Amino acid sequence: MFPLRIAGLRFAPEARPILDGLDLELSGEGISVILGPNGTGKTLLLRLLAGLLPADGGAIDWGGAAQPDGRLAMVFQQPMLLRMTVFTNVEFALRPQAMSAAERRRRTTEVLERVGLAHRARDCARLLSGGERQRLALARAWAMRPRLLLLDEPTASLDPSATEAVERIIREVRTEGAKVLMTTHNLGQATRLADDIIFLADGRVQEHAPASRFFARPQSPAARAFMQGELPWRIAFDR
Ligand SMILES: Nc1ncnc2c1ncn2[C@@H]1O[C@H](COP(=O)(O)OP(=O)(O)OP(=O)(O)O)[C@@H](O)[C@H]1O
Repeated sequence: MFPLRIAGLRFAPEARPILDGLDLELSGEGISVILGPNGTGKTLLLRLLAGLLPADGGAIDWGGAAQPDGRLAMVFQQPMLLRMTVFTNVEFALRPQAMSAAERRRRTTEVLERVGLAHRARDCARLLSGGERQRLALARAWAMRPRLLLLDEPTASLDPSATEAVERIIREVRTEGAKVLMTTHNLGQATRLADDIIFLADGRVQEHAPASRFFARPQSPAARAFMQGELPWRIAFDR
């Protein structure tokens, strides 16, 4: 599945390119954080990798294979939960896996404990708070032992303590051997979590660098402008 090589990726609905010649290479380790202005296609990139949308051009090579080997999970900004119990939300997601019912129950109990939701296992998932819903969505993805975990703004609209809980889970997933590729608008979070930063603007990766180097001094003019709070993209939008 790794290295993941993306070459010349294009997504251009109605001939209006959003991603246009995007190149990126990712190793199978660590947490990579995608930063960039609103509407540049960060979520789109995750959805294209997850196979939820077809690209209009370019190639994605999964360590020599045309498709990921199946061990890929994605957690959305607004997690979609089943109208069932917290426990069943996780257990149900494991049904396609080659696991006995007893193993599924064991794994479900384990991940719910690890995200601090074991005491809510019998509650309906719809009764959970925003932070709890996000932790449940992460537990569901984690239970599948993904090799690649895609996270779209996993803590948008969460308070600091819920954010901290989600960040702790993300680190644990990484420690267990999953590659994490995530988007965020929270620069503090990117500083805390990222091993490397992918800066996306104008349809392409403008910069891909170790997080320490990126935050010390971004090299690309676009990333420098973004980090200094300049908004050239908005000016273009207003015209
Ligand atoms: N399936 C689709 N078909 C057509 N256009 C789409 C599709 N999905 C997203 N877009 C458009 O692509 C652009 C980029 O959207 P995307 O959600 O990826 O941006 P983003 O960088 O994640 O933004 P934000 O930071 O605001 O979340 C938007 O203009 C959006 O309307």
